[in-house]
Amino acid sequence: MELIPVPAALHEVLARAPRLGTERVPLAAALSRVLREPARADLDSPPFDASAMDGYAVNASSWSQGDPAVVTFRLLGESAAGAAFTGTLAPGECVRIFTGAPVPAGADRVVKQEDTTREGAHVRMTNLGPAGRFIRRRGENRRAGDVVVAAGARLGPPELAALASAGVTQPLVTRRPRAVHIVTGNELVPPHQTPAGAQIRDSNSSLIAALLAQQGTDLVHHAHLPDDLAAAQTLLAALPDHDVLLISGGASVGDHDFARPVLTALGYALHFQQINLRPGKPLVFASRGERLAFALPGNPVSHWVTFQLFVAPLLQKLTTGLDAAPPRRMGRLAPAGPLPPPDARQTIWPARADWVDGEPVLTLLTLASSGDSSGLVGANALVPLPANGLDATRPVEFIPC
Ligand SMILES: Nc1nc2c(c(=O)[nH]1)N[C@H]1C(S)=C(S)[C@@H](COP(=O)(O)OP(=O)(O)OC[C@H]3O[C@@H](n4cnc5c(N)ncnc54)[C@H](O)[C@@H]3O)O[C@H]1N2
Ligand code: MOO
Repeated sequence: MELIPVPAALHEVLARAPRLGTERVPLAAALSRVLREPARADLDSPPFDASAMDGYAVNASSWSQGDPAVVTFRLLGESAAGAAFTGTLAPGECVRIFTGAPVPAGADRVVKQEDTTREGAHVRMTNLGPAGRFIRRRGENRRAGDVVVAAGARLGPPELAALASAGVTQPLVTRRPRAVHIVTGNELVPPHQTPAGAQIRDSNSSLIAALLAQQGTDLVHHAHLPDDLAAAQTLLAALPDHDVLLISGGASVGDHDFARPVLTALGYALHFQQINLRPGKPLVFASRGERLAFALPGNPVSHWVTFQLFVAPLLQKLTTGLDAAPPRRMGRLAPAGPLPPPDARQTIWPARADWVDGEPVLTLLTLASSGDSSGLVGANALVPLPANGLDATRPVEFIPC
């Protein structure tokens, strides 16, 4: 069977990703969601000329800058944040003002408290400064109607604060992708059970649930299927609505590997069945209309690698609409770190990236095989190995995970 190169396989996956629909959610539920319409300011920001300092708003229009050195103003009252002074200042008059409070009509600058001395109903000021000093002008941040967060932005804490300041309390965002996870294998028992005989614990279900959560995807259904085609078909035909179906294990060519037959029986078209990748060769990708399915190779390391290289970019595209291969960065190899044995397939190996002296240092994980279910501990990167081997003296490319 033809081994599809990794970039071509990823292209095939992303090309079939539909754009998910939208929903409105409260700000408190919008973290990490993708905004689907521009959010605009409904008011000027700041909405009025505001003081940038605690001090005095003054009308110093009868003096030019620096002349004279000390000036005394008549104190009329106070403007506090949330409680404006409503009168108008004539030349030689001032009001007490606090940071964020509206600058009263007639005031042409603010003099900060440190440059003033209160003398009963008057205030003596040194260092008046130029006209306009310490006044944040109405609309200087944003005008009403300006875009504060663009469509397509992923909403992090700064974006949520910007939406709040613009009064956008129910942003329109991409709905979360829905995934179903089916784990296969007669040998599997749940983690709380002690395996007997030929049994092993199911670790892939915990891995997939955590990876989906990290990707902002809802796991709407999870089931364990025995290696029995008829039973699998019955169960899969009655699944809740979903965008992505993930089948763990049974992706290879053994007599009990039924991921491909079951997908075909359910009306899925298979787009690729083996890729030029170690670990992760027997990755199956299929679609039925807008519903996409992967059968991920059962070996736990292959599981993690294929999820990072194919499922994660698909989930990103579903929410953002953007075709993005996992980003690549440069780092250096840890001195005398282990290297995997050579292989004819393109090897993309799990690694741990540590930040040392301002640059990432990569240690390739030592794995007895792709069946090592606890060998991934610490993995946060993938390192593609060049066909001619790694040169430990030169920077290497890696994919942060
Ligand atoms: N004749 C061939 N045999 C195999 C080939 C091949 O090309 N020709 N490819 C090998 C490669 S590479 C891989 S990877 C595996 C993938 O096989 P499957 O996807 O069919 O996976 P299983 O056979 O179901 O399981 C493989 C391995 O992983 C363990 N496993 C499965 N599920 C879980 C789980 N939920 N939690 C923990 N461990 C799990 C399972 O017990 C097996 O040891 O095929 C090779 N064979
Ligand atoms: O390619 Mo398999 O994924 O080596 O174990």
